[in-house]
Amino acid sequence: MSVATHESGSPARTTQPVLELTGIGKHFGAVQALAGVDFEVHPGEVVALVGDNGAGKSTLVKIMSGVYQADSGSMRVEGREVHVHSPSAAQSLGIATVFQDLALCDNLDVVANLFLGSELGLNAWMDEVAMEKESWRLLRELGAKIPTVRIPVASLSGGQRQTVAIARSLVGSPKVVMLDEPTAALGVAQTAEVLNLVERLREQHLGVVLISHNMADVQAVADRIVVLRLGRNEAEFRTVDVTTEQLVAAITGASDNVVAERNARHTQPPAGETATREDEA
Ligand SMILES: Nc1ncnc2c1ncn2[C@@H]1O[C@H](COP(=O)(O)OP(=O)(O)OP(=O)(O)O)[C@@H](O)[C@H]1O
Repeated sequence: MSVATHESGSPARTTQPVLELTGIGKHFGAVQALAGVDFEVHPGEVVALVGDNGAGKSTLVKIMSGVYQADSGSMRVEGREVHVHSPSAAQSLGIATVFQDLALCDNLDVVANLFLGSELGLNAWMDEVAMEKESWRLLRELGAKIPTVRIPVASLSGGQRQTVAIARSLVGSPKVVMLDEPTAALGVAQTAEVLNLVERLREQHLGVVLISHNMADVQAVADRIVVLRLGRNEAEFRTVDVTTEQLVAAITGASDNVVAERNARHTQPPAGETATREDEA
């Protein structure tokens, strides 16, 4: 299946990708989940990864985050080839992931959740103070609306919980943050808050990968949209260039593909000048 790149192409780039995957393949038994997939994200860029159920989005994200290893292909971080054997290897390379389940500990407060498994320093008293200060710094950077960092996360709203999970992903100062369906369970106002957070991440010059089924969210916040279908690159668009209809067509394979549709439109003769068999003869 060909890649239907919109005629405007990708935006002019002066940076090298912070994360780049080339020719990624992955199978589970007889199922070819990914075949020859290319993907890249640049610093200060939000790339949406979209596709129908089973398109391969989660598998690709899990490869980038070290949960799965690819069968083929290569991965580069800031131009250097890397092998990501585990989630902790991904983290130490600066690749952070916020999975859909958020993996928060409901009974612990915001500070404890932010630093779970990565407690600062050795002195216990200093640790608490330093961690609380760092918590506020991280939340402030995100423009987050959390009233106090000393309440159990169970008492926070869905949007605030997402905020805590995103703030936690920033603890190791990553270069790339991947967000798996961050607005899936949220209402309108909370979705808007989370989209604001995504913009904050871009302002901080991070590469952001956003997995979403929600085209409105994707079109509101992404710079570029990569469409996977049946485990392959189906299309890629600059968000400013694409309509919702074109996106949906690429996701479902309905247009097979947008470039073909466009070419057909452009090669059609003007109305009233329809070619006949006689004309052609
Ligand atoms: N652990 C696994 N074992 C076997 N097959 C798998 C596994 N994970 C994914 N697959 C298969 O790989 C293909 C891609 O699945 P994947 O979950 O990556 O798609 P997705 O785009 O994330 O879909 P969704 O939007 O439904 O989450 C599917 O055919 C799926 O059934």
